[in-house]
Amino acid sequence: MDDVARLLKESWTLVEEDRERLSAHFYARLFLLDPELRKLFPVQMTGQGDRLLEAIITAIHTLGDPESFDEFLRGLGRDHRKYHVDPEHYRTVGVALLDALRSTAGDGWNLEYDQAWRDAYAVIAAKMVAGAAADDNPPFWHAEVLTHERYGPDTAVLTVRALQHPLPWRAGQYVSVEVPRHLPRVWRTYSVANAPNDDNVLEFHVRTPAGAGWVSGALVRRVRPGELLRVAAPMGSMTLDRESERDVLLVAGGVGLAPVKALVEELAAVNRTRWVHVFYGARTEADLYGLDGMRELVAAHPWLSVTPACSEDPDFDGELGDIADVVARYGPWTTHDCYVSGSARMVRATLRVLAEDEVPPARTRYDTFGDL
Ligand SMILES: NC(=O)C1=CN([C@@H]2O[C@H](COP(=O)(O)OP(=O)(O)OC[C@H]3O[C@@H](n4cnc5c(N)ncnc54)[C@H](O)[C@@H]3O)[C@@H](O)[C@H]2O)C=CC1
Repeated sequence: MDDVARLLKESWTLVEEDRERLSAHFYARLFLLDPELRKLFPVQMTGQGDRLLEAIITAIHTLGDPESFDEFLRGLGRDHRKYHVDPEHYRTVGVALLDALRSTAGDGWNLEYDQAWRDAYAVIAAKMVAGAAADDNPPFWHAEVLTHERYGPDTAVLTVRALQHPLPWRAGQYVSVEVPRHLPRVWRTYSVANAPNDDNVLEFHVRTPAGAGWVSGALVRRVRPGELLRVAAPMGSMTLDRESERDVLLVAGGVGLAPVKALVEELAAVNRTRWVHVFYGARTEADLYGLDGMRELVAAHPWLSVTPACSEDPDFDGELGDIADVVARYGPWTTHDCYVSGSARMVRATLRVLAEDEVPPARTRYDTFGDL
């Protein structure tokens, strides 16, 4: 797969500046090939192109790591059951994708690239179909909103109860969420902010400024207790290595706290011997919406510490600066299992710090949401 990976990355550079044209071409071709497919997508396609491209980029980036590549695509296949996608649709998507790549890349495209994308797409589709076929769960769960708390104008913490069946997620994973009442057929992913529990209750942390993020906007500003959401299959590999005896570093930026909190909750059930250090960054003190909750966990668990930091609040009585720099100041983290969650820039910066500390990549877990 090494050669294919090189060809994919090389050919991707021909189109990456032109993503809008690529996705416009892709969807135009897709709906021409099979007009019935249009019904599976939201009425308003704004933002939909980014979703497709993010998944492609993530797949390309994980090619060199067969285990993550496999897990990512099987998860994506399970997740796509919510769209009622069947194996035949994958063939049509492959044709539209190749066609869009060829016409967007223009003269730089060649037969080698074409073959590499065909081969890679065949593997991607086969893994997604296999992931979907192996899943006995429903394509999605209906989930009732139980609580909804606002933290300032942009942030909300909500809990929902998955109805029908148990929803089998692992701490650190994320799920797609739809708000059918306000935005039918538009799905966005959110990390689950609590560990699995017998009540089938999931917690989400959502932040979006006014006017941005449709699903997030609805989740922060419109959704009320009693409303029904839909939640699809859990995905992601930022899960706890329970076999490991190493100490743990968890780094969260903003609502990236969600999976970190879930991991701490899971550790609370099993851990006795590992020191666990949480670094939790936000722009201002007011943005540290989850700090009180984390301090409660610290009070209950002697192995846990939390270091909050603010990057744009000189008056904050604690660590100042970007969370990655704060983590660097407390290092080295060479002997730890490390988990990183936040914006792509924050994750990139933190991964650089850990690389400088020579933390082996296999001991660093994070989820690539596309643009790392
Ligand atoms: N599993 C995951 O990785 C999850 C990721 N997220 C992502 O986390 C982000 C959170 O956004 P907000 O709450 O608005 O927080 P934010 O984007 O305001 O982040 C604030 C924190 O990130 C740090 N940061 C920002 N840019 C940085 C840089 N270039 N270098 C180093 N540190 C940097 C700041 O120092 C601060 O600690 C969103 O992009 C969301 O998609 C959210 C949940 C889960």
